[in-house]
Amino acid sequence: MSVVYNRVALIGLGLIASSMFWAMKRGGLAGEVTGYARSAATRDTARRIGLCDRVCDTAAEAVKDADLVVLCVPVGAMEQVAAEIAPHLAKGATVSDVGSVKRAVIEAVGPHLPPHVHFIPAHPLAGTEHSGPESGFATLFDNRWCILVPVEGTDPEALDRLTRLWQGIGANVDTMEADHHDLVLAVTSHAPHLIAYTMVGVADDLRRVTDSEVIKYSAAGFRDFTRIAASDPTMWRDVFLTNKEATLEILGRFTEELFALQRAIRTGDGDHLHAYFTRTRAIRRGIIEAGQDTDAPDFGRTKAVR
Ligand SMILES: NC(=O)c1ccc[n+]([C@@H]2O[C@H](COP(=O)([O-])OP(=O)(O)OC[C@H]3O[C@@H](n4cnc5c(N)ncnc54)[C@H](O)[C@@H]3O)[C@@H](O)[C@H]2O)c1
Ligand SMILES: O=C(O)C(=O)C[C@]1(C(=O)O)C=C[C@@H](O)C=C1
Repeated sequence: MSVVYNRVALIGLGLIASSMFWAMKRGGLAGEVTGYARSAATRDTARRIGLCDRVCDTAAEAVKDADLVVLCVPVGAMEQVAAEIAPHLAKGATVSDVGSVKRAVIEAVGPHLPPHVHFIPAHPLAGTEHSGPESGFATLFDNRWCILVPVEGTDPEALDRLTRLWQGIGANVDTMEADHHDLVLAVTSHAPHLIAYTMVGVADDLRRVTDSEVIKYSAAGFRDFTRIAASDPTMWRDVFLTNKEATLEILGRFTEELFALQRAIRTGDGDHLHAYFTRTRAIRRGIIEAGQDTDAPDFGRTKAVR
């Protein structure tokens, strides 16, 4: 593979930035990669493990002369970072991000950017419950989707270049409109995370009653919930606060269905339960047939492979 960008700057050096770095190195996709994180401890760790060719002490220094800048911070920190880097961006540079919510990022970042840069928001649909600079690995994005969310007037050449980068990183690339992205992700990612957080919280509340047996005998279903519920609290706080409407809409529908299932259990309506579970089983089979079951059962994602 050949170099797609001569200079890439990664702002925020956690799971996603470090995985991008290792994947870009694996594919020879970037000349030099600079990195910046807010905390000195994270920058020290990055230097120690060779994460980035050059770790900078300021965001301004990291983005200087970069032809691609990727914001890899929690959604709630995007605006502050955009304001910090804006005066230092090179002419013709592309600014992108990896935030899990898109409309809020567009509104937070867009107004700060000068007209001489291309802004192309993005969201790789891959992650783990781990965070921080040491949690990344090169194969995280292999055969996963990366959604690009071009804003009005996006330069096709800049879009094509960013597409080539993500393809080189291993992802399948698609484009989507921001609000649509946020609704789809509320169904496939955001609401499921909230449900997992709640289920694990309920189990914890019952700990005394069950004498810690929920932990000791935790079956596969509950274990999956605990993995998801171990995800980074800052990242997920920001996701729910910034994708409020879509998440509330999906949770409203979820609650209605839950009440219907609750009623079926109470009234002994086995036909309702059976029909419901038959429908949902078909969805799972559809995902597997489409070749998208890259998660089953773990695929070594919890093991760092550099
Ligand atoms: N973890 C996932 O599963 C996943 C998947 C896809 C997208 N995302 C998105 O990617 C982004 C990063 O997530 P992550 O999992 O890599 O998080 P992370 O917690 O592993 O890393 C975030 C990094 O940003 C730094 N940071 C925080 N605030 C900052 C600031 N104001 N200035 C500079 N640095 C700052 C932190 O110190 C940390 O190094 C988030 O927006 C998240 O929504 C996460
Ligand atoms: O597998 C996981 O740990 C994830 O939660 C990854 C996951 C997801 O919901 O699929 C989480 C948030 C993202 O924005 C993208 C991917």
